[in-house]
Amino acid sequence: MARSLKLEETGFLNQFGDLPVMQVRFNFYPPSSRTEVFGVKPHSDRSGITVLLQYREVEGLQVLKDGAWYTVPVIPDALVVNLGDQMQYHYVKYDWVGGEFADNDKWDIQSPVHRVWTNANKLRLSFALFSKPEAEKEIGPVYCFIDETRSRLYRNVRNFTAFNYECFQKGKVALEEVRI
Ligand SMILES: O=C(O)CCC(=O)C(=O)O
Ligand SMILES: [Fe+2]
Repeated sequence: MARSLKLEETGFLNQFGDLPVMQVRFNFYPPSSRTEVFGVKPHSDRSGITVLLQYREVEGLQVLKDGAWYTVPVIPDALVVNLGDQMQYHYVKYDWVGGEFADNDKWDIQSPVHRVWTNANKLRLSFALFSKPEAEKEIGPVYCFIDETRSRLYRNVRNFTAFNYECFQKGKVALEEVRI
């Protein structure tokens, strides 16, 4: 990712610390004849990067974009790669300078909100691999070249995963809580 953004290659990696965490979650969604049942309620991942395998051909995952929900198609043996909140930390805000906004596209690092529906007849399985910085590592924007055109969006935090989980349980959005 760093390379494709033409940035120093180890910049993102350094944020993960010496003891980064790889956590695997096996998601099991039994069929439910009730309509409109969430397997997982809307959330963004608390990881840096998530790699997901949607097992067999059972859809259910949806991503929110511009106010609409889109179903993520299941392509056999394909992995879904998703950016989590700990990558969105590197997103910086471009300020209005000299009458125009600087180009924000290449910094559009966002952790999408997604949810999972259960199916009426089929059970669904998915396997998610979450790659996270080491817990005690303080995270903050790596490539936040703060100057007159760019300002940071989030304050630094330690133990973001635990903080995010606490917020999730209280129905709060972690990134909103650390927004400056
Ligand atoms: O089951 C899925 O497709 C996604 C699960 C998910 O969003 C998660 O485990 O964080
Ligand atoms: Fe997720």
